[in-house]
Amino acid sequence: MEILCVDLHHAGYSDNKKTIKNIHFQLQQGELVGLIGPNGAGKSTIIKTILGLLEEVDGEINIAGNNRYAYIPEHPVYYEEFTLWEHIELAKAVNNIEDANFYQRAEQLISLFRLEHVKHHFPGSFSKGMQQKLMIIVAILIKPTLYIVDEPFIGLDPKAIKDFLSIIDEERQRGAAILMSTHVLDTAEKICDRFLLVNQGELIAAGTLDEVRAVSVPEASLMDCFYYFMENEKR
Ligand SMILES: Nc1ncnc2c1ncn2[C@@H]1O[C@H](COP(=O)(O)OP(=O)(O)OP(=O)(O)O)[C@@H](O)[C@H]1O
Repeated sequence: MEILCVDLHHAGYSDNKKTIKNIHFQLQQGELVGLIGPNGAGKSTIIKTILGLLEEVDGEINIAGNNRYAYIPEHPVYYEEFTLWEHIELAKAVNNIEDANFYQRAEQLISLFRLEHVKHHFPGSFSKGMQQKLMIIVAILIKPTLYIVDEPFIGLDPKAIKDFLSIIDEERQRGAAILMSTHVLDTAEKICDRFLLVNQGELIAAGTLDEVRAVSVPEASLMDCFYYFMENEKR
């Protein structure tokens, strides 16, 4: 089943500039797709467009099911005046979650990510990694159909990355689709089903690693395919 359909002719930050162009892709249930590209390529702009944050959009975005998606941003966003636990209560209220196990699941995730000691503290006093963990916990708790994850591998400690990846695996089995933007290509190569390579606002390649290799460097790593595209980019 298709979870996300992106059909964009163009989108941008002002009406005279098309920051991203001809972006067309779909995500199926259970798929993990890596959004890859150099700095300034347009990855965050694609994500912002999916999230409905850009005003200048020519095209359509469709999210299937109950339209419940979770965004895990690269730079944590939280309410200064709410504690970690209050963020969890807020997520439950805002998303009308009736699940009787909600708070039990919340406690388990807090314990998994080793945040018990700051459960009633304000996130402003957390490290960046701890704030990222809060974003992840809140996202997982709402059981979204679609995850949009912006650079999860910078800032989290190795155990948190491992735990995050195993939760992502469980979520895929539940049927969630995941779009993940990252520069950590060796990890992306291991975990993603498919890749979307963006450069200068356009999709320059899309598909499985083998499909990306077929239009770049046979048998190469994702990193080497990436270098190939950068060296052969339009100037
Ligand atoms: N708020 C903004 N207003 C105007 N232009 C912007 C804004 N944010 C980004 N841009 C421009 O849009 C283009 C794409 O940027 P974007 O942030 O999507 O890149 P990215 O692929 O996410 O890069 P990075 O890997 O560095 O995070 C860049 O040329 C950037 O200067």
